[in-house]
Amino acid sequence: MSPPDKNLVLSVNSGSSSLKISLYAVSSRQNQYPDHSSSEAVTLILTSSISSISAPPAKFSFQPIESSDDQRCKDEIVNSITDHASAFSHFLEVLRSKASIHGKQIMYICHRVVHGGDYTEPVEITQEAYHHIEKLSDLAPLHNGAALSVIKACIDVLPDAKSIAYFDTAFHRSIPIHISSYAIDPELAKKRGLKKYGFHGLSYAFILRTVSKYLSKPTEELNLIVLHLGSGASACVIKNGKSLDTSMGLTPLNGLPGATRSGSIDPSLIFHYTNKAGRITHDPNMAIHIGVTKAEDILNRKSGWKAITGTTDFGVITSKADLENHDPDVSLRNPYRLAYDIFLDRILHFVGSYHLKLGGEVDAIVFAGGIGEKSVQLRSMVGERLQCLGYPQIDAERNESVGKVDEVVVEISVDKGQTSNRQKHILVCHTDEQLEMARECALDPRFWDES
Ligand SMILES: Nc1ncnc2c1ncn2[C@@H]1O[C@H](COP(=O)(O)OP(=O)(O)O)[C@@H](O)[C@H]1O
Ligand SMILES: CC(=O)OP(=O)(O)O
Ligand SMILES: [Mg+2]
Repeated sequence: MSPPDKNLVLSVNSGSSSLKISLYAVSSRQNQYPDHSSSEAVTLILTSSISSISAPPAKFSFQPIESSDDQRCKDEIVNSITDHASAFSHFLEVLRSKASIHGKQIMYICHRVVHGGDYTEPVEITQEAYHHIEKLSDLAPLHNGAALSVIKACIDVLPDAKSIAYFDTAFHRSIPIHISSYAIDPELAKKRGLKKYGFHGLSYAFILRTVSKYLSKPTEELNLIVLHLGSGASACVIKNGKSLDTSMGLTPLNGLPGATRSGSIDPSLIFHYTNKAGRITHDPNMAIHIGVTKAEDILNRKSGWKAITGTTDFGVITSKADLENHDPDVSLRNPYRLAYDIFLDRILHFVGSYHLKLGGEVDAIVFAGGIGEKSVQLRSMVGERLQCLGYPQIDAERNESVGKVDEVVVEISVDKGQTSNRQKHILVCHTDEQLEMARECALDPRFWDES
């Protein structure tokens, strides 16, 4: 039997609560499309996701594009999944047994690595790159370690495939120094790399490219305010196709609150919360050694929606928030409503500020991420508040239709009729970090030397 064609790219996205995996066949390479314009560089073969990793039981889904029903599964509870490494190993087992994909067919494995520090280009995993990512784990305690545990598994179990790291931070390298700098001793900041890095960059890159196509406007002319609202949530303002500012900072803790994260707080708060704030704690469940302080552990893992309501699921929070009740004291009695109102308030904080940073010259506000793509109510309530800034109303029917139609971008605002070059739109974009990485990989000349 002749060896199978080696033209597959596996994309792995280690999020804080989930592992999302897609497998692609490379259909065109950089040397065939040197202008990077090909949108069909890869063809999707299957997707898989494991959600609720941080709030067990984890749920496993597996969806080959061309398959019979007995190969697919959706939200199957798998008790043996307790972290990203066991989630990936479960995926590989199912890949072998149900999709008859041979490991030797996989050429590259693209890994989403949240913190890249001063690495601004994708890198093939070598010992040096691995240690660079490992050293940054303390600055992304819910992410880098999880991604490394999957990278380790790939090196052990899929030795014929090369692993490449794609960094969330890379998209934000354009943020001007006065925005990325904190008002602290500049020498010390430089020496220790203490600055705003920003995250969710692969998602923002995908959204920028996709919205540019949707609005038929070149990326270099696009001004967007993007809300990536998932277990980790951030906002980003994109000016002329480049990140100008974003709400996360040195670590993914800053800015909007999330499933288990506090978001921005007064930095002094933690010393009033506990007198053990500076003590180092070790997470025995992590595959690699990560030492974070008690303060970071509390603010990253024991805060956010989980601390206020007991659940990390914003869908549950929304359904129990009693949103029809307009009594101003309702959040005093209902923790779900308190969580919901905190989120709405912090989102408005960033949208207002970013609108001003763009001088009102905004092409679109874009909702994305698990919450942004699924919460009809949150989009509608943010939309109502946007009207005072000249944004069009949200069309209730369009807003409801998101997720029911098979579109990557859905316009949820009412048509105003084109009156200027910069017509404001309100959009929902089904973001896809896995596709962003696979496409970049297929179009990268460094990885496809034909000689
Ligand atoms: N119907 C829903 N309404 C609002 N939020 C939802 C709904 N379903 C899921 N979510 C939220 O989406 C989150 C997952 O977002 P996602 O972006 O996929 O996660 P991650 O940050 O791990 O990549 C869940 O934690 C949950 O809070
Ligand atoms: C950066 C970050 O918080 O990512 P995620 O939302 O995927 O956990
Ligand atoms: Mg995510």
